Amino acid sequence: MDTVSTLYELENIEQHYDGKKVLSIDSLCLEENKIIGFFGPNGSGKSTLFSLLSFIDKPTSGTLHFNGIDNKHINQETKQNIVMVPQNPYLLKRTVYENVAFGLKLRKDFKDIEQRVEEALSLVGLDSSFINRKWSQLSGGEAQRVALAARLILKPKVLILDEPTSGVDTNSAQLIKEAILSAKQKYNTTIFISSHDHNWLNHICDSRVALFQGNLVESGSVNLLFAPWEKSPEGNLVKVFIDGQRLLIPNSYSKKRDSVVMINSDDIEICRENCDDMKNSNTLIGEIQSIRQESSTQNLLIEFSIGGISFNSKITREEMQSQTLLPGDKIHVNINVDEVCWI
Ligand SMILES: Nc1ncnc2c1ncn2[C@@H]1O[C@H](COP(=O)(O)OP(=O)(O)OP(=O)(O)O)[C@@H](O)[C@H]1O
Repeated sequence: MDTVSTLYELENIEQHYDGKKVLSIDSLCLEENKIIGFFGPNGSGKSTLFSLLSFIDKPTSGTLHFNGIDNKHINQETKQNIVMVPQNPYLLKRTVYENVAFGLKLRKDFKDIEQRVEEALSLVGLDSSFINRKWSQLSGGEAQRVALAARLILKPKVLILDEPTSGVDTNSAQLIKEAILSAKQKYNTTIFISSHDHNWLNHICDSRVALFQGNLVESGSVNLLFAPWEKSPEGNLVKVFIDGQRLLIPNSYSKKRDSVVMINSDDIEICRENCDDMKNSNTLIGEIQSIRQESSTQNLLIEFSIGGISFNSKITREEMQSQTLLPGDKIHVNINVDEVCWI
């Protein structure tokens, strides 16, 4: 059985710019050897959080532990294990070889350097014919992959990718995905990724963190509803599940069809029997998959599926006893559609 250990622990973290609070996280744990997707609309604080996780910036207040070490005591050697590819990565105005080898040379690690450059390039789907290409002779997708190869060659413990698919073609997005999966498997790298390509991100990540206006919406158990959406006759978005059930989101006529909806698990009500009082035209039928205890509270986290999509809802122990819920039970589900966040 896999053992899971916490790599980062954040407590009461705040980040302020020019006196304005842009990030506020009470508590967040990020596990080792996972691909974690960071979802959130523009300006929700993803890049700000990445700059703290990569130790490029220090938080205005709060504590951040990495491998149990307080951020104030992290040494340079430890920081070198954490590498980031920023949005719009910068390439040196030199050859691909010099870009990919740069980090190794900086670390005075010259052993088998040519072979390692070739290996790193092959991880991102670039063959050795690229080695002598100049930075200016690369497409956007190739440049993004060279930037990624320049980090992968360092076999980092943590790799942070801020919008790695922005402006890249579908083929490059697929090759970037394969390189990320290889890094996790070959080097046990923990990978944090943000992307506005929600479907791409959702497929690659093991767990999810969602931010909205600098606050954590929820981590791990966040409920995300992805495209495709249909339109109701009034123009609102409707999620049509594969079993034919429909969930209409009111006042969503101005939202794009590739939008993602975040639903807090507190905004989902479930009921197994005597549910007439809670039923309405948007009530759905789901099936319980698992029940587990939330570590921070005594609440129970109920995982259930609707038409193959998994959701989480929280209930207290008392509610659980009054309803005797078990995996496999069919339940009625009300999602508070007035409280959803759009990303
Ligand atoms: N260096 C800075 N100085 C001042 N304000 C900043 C700075 N960096 C970020 N901000 C502000 O902090 C907020 C969060 O920005 P951030 O870039 O972290 O969001 P994001 O979720 O990564 O957005 P996007 O998806 O557009 O990249 C925004 O309001 C932004 O304007």
